Amino acid sequence: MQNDIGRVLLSEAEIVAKVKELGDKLTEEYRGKELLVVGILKGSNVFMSDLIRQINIPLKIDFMMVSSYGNATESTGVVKIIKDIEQSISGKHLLIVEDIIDSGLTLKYLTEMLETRKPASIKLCTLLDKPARRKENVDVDYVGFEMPDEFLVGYGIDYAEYYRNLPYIGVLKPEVYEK
Ligand SMILES: O=P(O)(O)OC[C@H]1O[C@H](OP(=O)(O)OP(=O)(O)O)[C@H](O)[C@@H]1O
Ligand code: HPA
Repeated sequence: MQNDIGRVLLSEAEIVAKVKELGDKLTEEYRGKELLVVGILKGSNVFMSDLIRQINIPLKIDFMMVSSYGNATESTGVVKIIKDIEQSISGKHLLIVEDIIDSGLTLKYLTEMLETRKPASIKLCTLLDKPARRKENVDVDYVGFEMPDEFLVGYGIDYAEYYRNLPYIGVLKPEVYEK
């Protein structure tokens, strides 16, 4: 697995420091509010579990599972909801946690859908953002790192479902896609 990585873009230490910084900001933002942190599976799983342990106030968590990439490196543009939130979000402050925002199609679709359920607020937090790839405009409130237009893997982010367990973010060697 490590041999498939062409370059490391973010080291494990850089990610740990950024997650702590984001957690500190979120602690202040949501102090005294009823916070529901919603992870978008599967990619956000690793980031979300580290992030919530850096948010030092009472909170609840839930998950949604959506898919728009399948095994491809380009979004299919069709967002499928595979698992929904299991509780009412009415009156709650929602923090949606993503591993990566690319075209913006996933979050645009999700936020519009969740707004109809009347939460008190919806904010977005992503570890990685690729603004150069945006097709839909989405307001992202908390961004860990802005990244170049390259296909990234690691720290929850996959290629064909592999590489999610790498502790850093990297790009694959070109020959991996040709396999
Ligand atoms: O901004 P977009 O172009 O919509 O891309 C972002 C989405 O793509 C990835 O999910 P994916 O559909 O690959 O599923 P996964 O989380 O299970 O890997 C990622 O976790 C985001 O949810
Ligand atoms: O760069 C990426 N890598 C993996 N999955 C993704 N989904 C959106 N962008 C990416």
